[in-house]
Amino acid sequence: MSDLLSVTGLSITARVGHDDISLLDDVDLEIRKGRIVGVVGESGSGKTTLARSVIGLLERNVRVTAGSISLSGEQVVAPGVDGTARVRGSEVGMVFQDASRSLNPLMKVRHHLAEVLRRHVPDISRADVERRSVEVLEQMRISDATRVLDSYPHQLSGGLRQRVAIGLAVVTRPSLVIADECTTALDVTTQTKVVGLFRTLVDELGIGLLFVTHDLMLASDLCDSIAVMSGGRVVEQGDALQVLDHPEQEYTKRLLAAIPSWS
Ligand SMILES: Nc1ncnc2c1ncn2[C@@H]1O[C@H](COP(=O)(O)OP(=O)(O)OP(=O)(O)O)[C@@H](O)[C@H]1O
Repeated sequence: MSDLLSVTGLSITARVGHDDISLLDDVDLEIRKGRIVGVVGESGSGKTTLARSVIGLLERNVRVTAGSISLSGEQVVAPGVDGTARVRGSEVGMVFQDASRSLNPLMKVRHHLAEVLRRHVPDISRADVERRSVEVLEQMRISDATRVLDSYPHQLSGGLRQRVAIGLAVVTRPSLVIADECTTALDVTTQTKVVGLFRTLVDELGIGLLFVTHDLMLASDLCDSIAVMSGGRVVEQGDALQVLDHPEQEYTKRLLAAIPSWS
């Protein structure tokens, strides 16, 4: 099976004053359909830079200096090449850390979904917007879809808001979803439910999921494989159980040793 996402030798720098500082250095990563890849590492290790590079949401002082990113075999990112606008929101969905911030407080859920669908599905009918909106909320295991469609974000619980945000990321039926610390703001019970939902979605829809987290426990529950990042490099990667149960790198061992309940 060919890779859905293929990151090869990716190096990224940021211009700060007169200097170029390295954010990512020779990063390789692959995701196949139906698989969840966790990107873990301490704060500042480069996880968000990697996630954002796939959808072209890097800041203006940041540029790709080497390597490439391909989606389903087609190159979208390379030095001087940025084809991410073509795939962002359609081929690749994104779920951010704080659902409240990715939802407009003045817009009902119905309008959020309609806006995304109209942007990415040309000529979609009103009836289809309604049908797909209800369908995606049901996929998010939201039982009272009509009430939620007619709600403003602040009328929903944090967990429900995050499920709506995930719904917005998948309503266009992307092949890849990127979730960046998207459970960090949730309490542990809600986190567990969202993680369970991701697993079901990946299995049901056959999408690939890039799951960025600093939480190794969470990654071990959810991910099929794991890439451990430190200082802008992937220092270790492979099957999740293998990496977490038999880490080869000192850095991974230290990360694991920092978790009190890890044994
Ligand atoms: N536009 C930028 N200009 C300068 N430095 C940047 C820029 N973006 C990121 N960095 C730096 O690059 C490093 C990696 O940042 P990044 O946000 O990718 O890490 P992270 O692993 O996602 O961290 P966190 O878990 O805290 O979000 C950090 O040291 C950060 O300060």
